[in-house]
Amino acid sequence: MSTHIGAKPGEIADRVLMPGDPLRAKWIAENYLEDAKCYSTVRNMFGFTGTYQGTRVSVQGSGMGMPSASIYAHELINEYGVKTLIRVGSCGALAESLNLRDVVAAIGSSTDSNMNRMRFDGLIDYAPVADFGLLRKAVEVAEQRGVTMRVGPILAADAFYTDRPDLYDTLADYGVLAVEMESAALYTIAARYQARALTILTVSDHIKRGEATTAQEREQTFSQMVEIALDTVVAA
Ligand SMILES: O=P(O)(O)O[C@H]1O[C@H](CO)[C@@H](O)[C@H]1O
Ligand SMILES: O=c1cc[nH]c(=O)[nH]1
Repeated sequence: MSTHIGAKPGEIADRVLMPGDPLRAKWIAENYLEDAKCYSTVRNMFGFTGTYQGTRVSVQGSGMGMPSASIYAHELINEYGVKTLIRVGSCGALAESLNLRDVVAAIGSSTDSNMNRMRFDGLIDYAPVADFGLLRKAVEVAEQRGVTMRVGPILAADAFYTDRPDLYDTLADYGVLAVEMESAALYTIAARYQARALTILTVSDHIKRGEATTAQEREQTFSQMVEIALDTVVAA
């Protein structure tokens, strides 16, 4: 058992899907994994291991925000030997061209978090990026499935409710597609400990248009993203 994950050694697969929402983890395990077994209920941040197309896969909730997601990514990699992590999250669209339920893969993640400034003594603006092999595979899988998946940079924000919507407009001018709250930390921790990471998102909100999906939809209906992530993680 690690501090925040109640699994015994060997109970977590070396490839993991990471939704922020622990109930999305449960939904994925119940709907996509065979012989899924819950290995952790610590803090109700559920984790499950089962098989997908014959390959062992785990699904671990990571909570909201980079401090929480960092704990799970760190423990999965360093205490359970996880090598491949694909975040499956929701996001707010910044790009006008995106619509609710569109799927986005994050090639890189800008952030307003202070975590990496602390890591690099404020001297380097580190650029957290996706693993190229995972991203390439996800693009292939999306094409095979006939899903239009936008690939581009995103923002990992500390705050869900921002006081600076003007900055979102500026980021959109620079090609940033969407905002979520974990990817920069996930990419950084994976790089630091020689693991591979990718973030795939579904647009749950459109920031400019004020459109939003429901909590139930965020938990249970983002199947295209989950299927792309599962096909990618087993091929990795
Ligand atoms: O749907 P999840 O994976 O939790 O991701 C997004 O949703 C949460 C905010 O509602 C944040 O965690 C954000 O990154
Ligand atoms: O971080 C997030 C996630 C979903 N929707 C948003 O607007 N922001």
